[in-house]
Amino acid sequence: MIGFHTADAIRDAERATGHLLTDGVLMARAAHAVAHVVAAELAVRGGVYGATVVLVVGAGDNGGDALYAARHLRRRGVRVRAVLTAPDRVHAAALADFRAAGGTLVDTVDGADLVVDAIVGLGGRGPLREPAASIMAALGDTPVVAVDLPSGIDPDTGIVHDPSVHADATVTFSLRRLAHLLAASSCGAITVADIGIPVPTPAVESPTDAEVAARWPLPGPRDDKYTQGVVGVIAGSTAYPGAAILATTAAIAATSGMTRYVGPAAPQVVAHRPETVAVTDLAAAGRVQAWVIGPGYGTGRDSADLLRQVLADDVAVLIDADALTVLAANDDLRADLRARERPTLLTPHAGEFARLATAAGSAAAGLLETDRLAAVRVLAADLNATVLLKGRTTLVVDADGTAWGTDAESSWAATAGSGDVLSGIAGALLAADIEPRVAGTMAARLHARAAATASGGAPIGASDLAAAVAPALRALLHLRQ
Ligand SMILES: NC(=O)C1=CN([C@@H]2O[C@H](COP(=O)(O)OP(=O)(O)OC[C@H]3O[C@@H](n4cnc5c(N)ncnc54)[C@H](OP(=O)(O)O)[C@@H]3O)[C@@H](O)[C@H]2O)[C@@H](O)CC1
Ligand SMILES: [K+]
Repeated sequence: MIGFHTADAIRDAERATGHLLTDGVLMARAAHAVAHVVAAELAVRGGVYGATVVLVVGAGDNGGDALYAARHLRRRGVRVRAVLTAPDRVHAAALADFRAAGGTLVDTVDGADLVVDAIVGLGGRGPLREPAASIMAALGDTPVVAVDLPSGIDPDTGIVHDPSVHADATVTFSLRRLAHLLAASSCGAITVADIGIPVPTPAVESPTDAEVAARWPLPGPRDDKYTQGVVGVIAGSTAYPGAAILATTAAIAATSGMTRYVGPAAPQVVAHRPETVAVTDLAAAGRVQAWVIGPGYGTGRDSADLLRQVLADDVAVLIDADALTVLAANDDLRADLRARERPTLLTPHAGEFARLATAAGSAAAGLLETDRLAAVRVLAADLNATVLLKGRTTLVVDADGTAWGTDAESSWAATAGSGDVLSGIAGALLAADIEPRVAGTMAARLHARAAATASGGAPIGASDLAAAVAPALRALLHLRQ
């Protein structure tokens, strides 16, 4: 698992190293890592020797890391210059070392082959201030290596303030910061350099692709269509059968168990996927181990009745799309949800999340813009369910606050119907008896890989995404040992 940590936990862990921190050993190691990553970036962008690097240096130790890195870079034939954004508060010993190593002070980033953002790191708050903001605005398309974090991004919430730095690469030290997950798209390629800080309990964890592959449920020698878990999809309408087709197609591709469908789009679903056991009435559906309810199924009274029956069933339930709207509109259904003892996974996008949180009178509504992770924690606790908040970074949090997340690494999945595919995959995993936080994160991971597989660099629709679930899973399973 990849762990992501709060700034406070990182500071505590740094303090626990004792003299390594106070004697500057950690900073010396950090500086070495900065030089290494800068040289690697230069190497792939035209060469190290003779290149010009400009360090943009702030008031704290983040600037110190970069100034000490100058000595290593000079040794490799790099011209190193620095712009000081807070000259009266700069790390004095690091500046003296920079000068002694032959670094020169300048006023702008003009002429740089690469810029090092060492304005702020863990101590950063709010957007870039002047003069750092104007200095960085003049960058053009010069590549940027961020020390620790791109400046202007909040270390704990990942809020990308305006203005802030967008990095091509980020080098951090021993422990990943929460912002590296929550604002992954601003960080570029992240290098974690081990500088000898002990690892505390992370705030959020992210499974690697190999770990997702290792957990993926595959049929064993004694399995049949029932033993692997049957998922039931309640989705779509006669007018809008698309959501039903997308969710069932994805569920069928995700695991080998049986997929049932309940709803008015039964004929269309069977026409697309003949292996679906499709009926129009819930009473005729037969047993399932997990329900997926909501994509495109409408928000009328029938929808509320269906959700009530499903919540009363003694199996795992995934609530998505229209069912989230219905849940927001009905206090009694939220009471049923809170009282449930079986696994329940809610999969809202930001708009559905805000509606649901507001209706539930949850403080999560006010946190969504400022602290996504805190918002999901609060709503999960308030509703006594696992909540998956969709986005470029998907967060999946249990009612007790245990949090997993995953960065999609691209935004190709931001297309209509994409959520229906996600709920089909996650529902199939729930039916295979995987707990909601794990199922939701595994599904988000496969969904992201399917989007990348389908896209190959060009826009896609949700049908392309659904069709790519099987090939993406096949490629993922190659990582299984
Ligand atoms: N501790 C360790 O073991 C190790 C630490 N290491 C390194 O130290 C870094 C943390 O250093 P740090 O604590 O000195 O804070 P840092 O991020 O440099 O910034 C604080 C200064 O920035 C200012 N400032 C704040 N927001 C701002 C903004 N938006 N725009 C402009 N300025 C802003 C703020 O000003 P103030 O708010 O106080 O007025 C304050 O003066 C860490 O990220 C890592 O790189 C490594 O060496 C490994 C070992
Ligand atoms: K920085």
